[in-house]
Amino acid sequence: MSVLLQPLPPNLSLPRRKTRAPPAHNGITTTTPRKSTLCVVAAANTRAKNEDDYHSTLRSLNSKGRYPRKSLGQHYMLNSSINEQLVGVADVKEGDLVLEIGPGTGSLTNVLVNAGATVLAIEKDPHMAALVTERFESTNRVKVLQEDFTTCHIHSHLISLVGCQKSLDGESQYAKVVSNLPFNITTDVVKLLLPMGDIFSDVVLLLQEETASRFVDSSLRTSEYRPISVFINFYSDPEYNFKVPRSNFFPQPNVDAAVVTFRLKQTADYPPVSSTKSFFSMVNSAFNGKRKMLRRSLQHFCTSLEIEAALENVGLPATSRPEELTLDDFVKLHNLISKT
Ligand SMILES: C[S@@+](CC[C@H](N)C(=O)[O-])C[C@H]1O[C@@H](n2cnc3c(N)ncnc32)[C@H](O)[C@@H]1O
Repeated sequence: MSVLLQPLPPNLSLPRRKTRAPPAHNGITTTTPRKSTLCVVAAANTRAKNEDDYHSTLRSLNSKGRYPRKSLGQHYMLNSSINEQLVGVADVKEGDLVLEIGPGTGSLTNVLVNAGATVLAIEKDPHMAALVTERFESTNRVKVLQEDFTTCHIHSHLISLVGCQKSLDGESQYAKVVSNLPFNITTDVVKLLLPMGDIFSDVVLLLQEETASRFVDSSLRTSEYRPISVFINFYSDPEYNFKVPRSNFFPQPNVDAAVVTFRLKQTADYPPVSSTKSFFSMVNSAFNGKRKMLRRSLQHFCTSLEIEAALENVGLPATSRPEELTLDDFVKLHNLISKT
């Protein structure tokens, strides 16, 4: 599927005060009247590790007259070896069904298809959805949906994908998620996907590095320990895989990225709570006043005396604060409090 391109001219620069796009250089137009053109020119000066991908990305965008949109977190991967590592971490094999959120130009999609996967790609930007549909129109292994992942009906989409029903009904075959995410929807995506352990076995995401470290590090008594840390460990076993320097993206973001794998637990393996809804409601309330003691922040669940007694039962001091409780402590505390 890769396109062979002419080398990019070394002397690319943005003419000042241009109001119209100048003629294309080797098929790659490098300026437009719009502000976002600056990103394209900046990228032209970036030394990408893999020049073929770099040219291919520029040409794909250029062919549709499209330039990266910040509001959609459009930072495209230039380095195919990173895509290959991402697919390697997810252990994608022939016959796997993979959900990709935000395929963009389809560079990661291509590596997934080459690994033998059938890909359901959900892309919000209609222009990029059209581009990636066109790129893979000769294969029936890629289905592209132009939708916002955070509001779409992912389960019914998976079921309707040809061959997917068989996989989902199978004894041991689960789908996987492999995606270079737009950073601005990371938390929404994690909250939607992690409780889907009966559909997905692994969720492998390229995230902002700082977020990746926070998601994986659940050390107690740190400012990084939050309700999302409890949520992630409730539904999955997270693992930090590798860091991806910002220079690998076009346009270059202000931060580095990293790959994280969430191995999803199945429902039967969730910590034993009577109701996940009331459990997370308690965890959120506990962190609402982070410096507050639990005997105060959980007062609308029961009296402070009952909370102190429950904490003692769990083996914790009456003065405990939320950042001092492990997932297991929260589960025990919830089960005691919900009985009072
Ligand atoms: C970081 S880029 C990654 C593109 C491509 N996968 C790559 O690796 O180069 C994120 C992609 O997600 C798309 N996107 C942004 N918000 C989205 C949403 N809510 N649902 C689906 N796609 C979204 C963007 O249009 C963009 O193509």
